[in-house]
Amino acid sequence: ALGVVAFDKLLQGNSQQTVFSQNDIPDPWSHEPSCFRSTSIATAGKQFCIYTANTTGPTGVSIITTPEAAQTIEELQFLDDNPLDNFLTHQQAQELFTKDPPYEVRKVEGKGLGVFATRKILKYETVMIDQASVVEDMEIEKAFSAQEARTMLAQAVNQLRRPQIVRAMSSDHGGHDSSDTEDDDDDGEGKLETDIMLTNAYGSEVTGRKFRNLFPLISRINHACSPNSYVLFSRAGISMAIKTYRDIEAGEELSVSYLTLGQTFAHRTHALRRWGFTCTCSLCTLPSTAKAESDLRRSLIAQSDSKILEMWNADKYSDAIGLAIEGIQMIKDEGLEHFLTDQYALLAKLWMLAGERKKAEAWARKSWDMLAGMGYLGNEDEQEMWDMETFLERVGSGAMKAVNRVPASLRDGGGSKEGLGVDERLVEVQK
Ligand SMILES: C[S@@+](CC[C@H](N)C(=O)[O-])C[C@H]1O[C@@H](n2cnc3c(N)ncnc32)[C@H](O)[C@@H]1O
Repeated sequence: ALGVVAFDKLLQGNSQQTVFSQNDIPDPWSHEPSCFRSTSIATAGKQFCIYTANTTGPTGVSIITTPEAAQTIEELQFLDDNPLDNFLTHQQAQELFTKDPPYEVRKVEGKGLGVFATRKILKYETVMIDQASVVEDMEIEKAFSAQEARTMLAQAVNQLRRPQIVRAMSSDHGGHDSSDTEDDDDDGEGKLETDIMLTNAYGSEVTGRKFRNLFPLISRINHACSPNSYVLFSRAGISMAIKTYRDIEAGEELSVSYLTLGQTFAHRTHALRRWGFTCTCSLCTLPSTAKAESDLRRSLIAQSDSKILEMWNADKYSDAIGLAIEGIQMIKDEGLEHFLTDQYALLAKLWMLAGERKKAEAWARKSWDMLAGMGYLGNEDEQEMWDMETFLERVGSGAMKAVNRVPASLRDGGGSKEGLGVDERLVEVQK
């Protein structure tokens, strides 16, 4: 049977128990960590604790995780992760905080509350920054029963400096989550907090562990499948920024995608069931032919990486590069600009392997410039020096990591373009 074991209650008098007095609660926490042992088979005996630090952000933060992960968070000083330093230069921070915020939260027909621009916002501007209220280790789901997890979550929220801000958040999820159980209708302890978590939390990965994070301010932003804004996590995932993909006019609603970008209509509809609303954004309400075209492009984009890799490994270098270039247009047609940084980097890698350093540099630079603009390379004050090799090692995934084969004609130090048979039309870097 499963059962939450309140560690500090159970182990009265046991030498393993740490007893804290109000004066020696370990820094940086503002409460004595309260610990529970998992009795589920998979994680039996594993300990999870609630760590609250009420010095950060608008509400303080409660983190539910293992003592080891909490120690890492302390050692790496993740709680000091100041969102201003992460996302803004000193000057931008002053702009954002000395003037009125460029948005307001208000009611929107059929969506509850939403966030609207109050002035024109420029492409890649940082509109909002926020700090997490609750950070919940996803392993909790396996380690404890649903009710046990709810109890822990309720305590995590109770311990916050301003729990009422969290409790006022939308709890309007559709109830189609795997952690829902038959007793979903009850309004027992932690039910509201769990619903709030399911409706609002963003996933993050910190030091190899997966977390659900609740951000009180950012959570007011509604979903669109073709959104005008995106979220950017700090290294610790404890602070987050909202930036814009494009210019936004005063009065426009800010939107982010709750789903991984690039999915087809059917996949999006299925995934959105969790939130219990029907997507009415421009992409989801396209006429059926246009929707089918969009889905086709999305499928081709999704398959493109493995096709490119296959061609490259079959010595069809020109075809591979041609397909990567075609991909750019498809990505743009689909409004998936977020994918371009990886596509440019892939082209850079292909040209580098082909021994064409200048072309490789040009594509890599496009990827770097876009990532820098989007804020992924840190704020402007702290950006690293440009170095193509280092950059290409860090960036990208999929084909970008897997493609490593140097064409046979170049392996012994050759370098003739004829040897590669690359189509001259593909040689110029696109504008
Ligand atoms: C993270 S919250 C967004 C803010 C929320 N509207 C509020 O009032 O706090 C997610 C919830 O907002 C609503 N929502 C978000 N995007 C929506 C959309 N595109 N259309 C309708 N409802 C939406 C759904 O109820 C969803 O469960």
